[in-house]
Amino acid sequence: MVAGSRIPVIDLQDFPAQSPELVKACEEWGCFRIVNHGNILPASLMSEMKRVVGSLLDLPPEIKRRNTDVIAGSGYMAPSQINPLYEALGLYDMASYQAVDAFCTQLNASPSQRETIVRYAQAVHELIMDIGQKLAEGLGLAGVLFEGWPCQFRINKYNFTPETVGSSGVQIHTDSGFLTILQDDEGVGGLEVMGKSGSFVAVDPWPGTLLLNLGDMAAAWSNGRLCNVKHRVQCKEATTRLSIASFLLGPKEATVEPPPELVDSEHPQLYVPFTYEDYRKLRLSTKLQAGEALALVRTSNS
Ligand SMILES: O=C(O)CCC(=O)C(=O)O
Ligand SMILES: [Fe+2]
Repeated sequence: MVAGSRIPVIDLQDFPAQSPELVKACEEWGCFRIVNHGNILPASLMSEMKRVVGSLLDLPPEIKRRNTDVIAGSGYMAPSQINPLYEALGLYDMASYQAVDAFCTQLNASPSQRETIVRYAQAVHELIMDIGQKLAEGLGLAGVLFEGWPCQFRINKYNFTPETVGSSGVQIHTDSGFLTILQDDEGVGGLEVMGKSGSFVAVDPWPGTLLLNLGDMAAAWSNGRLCNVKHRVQCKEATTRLSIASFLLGPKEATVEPPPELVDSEHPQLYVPFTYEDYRKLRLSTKLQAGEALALVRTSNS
């Protein structure tokens, strides 16, 4: 199946039949849409969450600033010189009830907002684990591989106006983690992903579906087999744009290493073992945001 743009579309209710398509999408694009995920994350919860996210990001700056970092870059990000139209709130470890609860308290969430956030965090976490598992199975790997990997959660707002049409919303980057579930704005476009040819492809809004991105950890963990997709957000319309991103990062303390099945004499190990935390620090200190930092952790035989 192919969407309006050329992003692959994966039907979650059609497994294992869709397994080869899933692997192909991850190898060729590092990006795909999923449909039919309603048994885990229904469209009604997605729209409820979208409303909550809108009100949280409308809070006064002094309240948003209470959403402090747990790991570098996990809390409130105010508009900056690099991304002046963009701001975000976030939390580290969305599988932890305490972390979700602390986030809600920082932002004075009402009981009903809190209930929505808790339900959304649980559902999206279950979904990201399910998709990770399906991908591992598609690659012929057995066993639970992503259990206990922390997830980061971020809600994004783009303050687009008539004057900003044509300018950048978020600079080109890859996600640093393994797998991202993005609930992109259901009406306002602007997200673009880089295809294999190196040109950007617009990701058109498609309400009720989700976009999946693979990040730098997926490229390293798969020994270079899976693609860490470069993407950016451009201002196309003079309207506020909201999106909700959930990132499955990497192993908590262990180093990232490819499963033995993905390494052989034809595919020598490309990256030295490193922890997600060290890699995140490397990206921040070098300001290499679009996957280039992977070149700094390559083995000498690659
Ligand atoms: O807002 C979007 O559509 C993309 C956001 C994104 O790329 C991110 O949060 O890493
Ligand atoms: Fe991203």
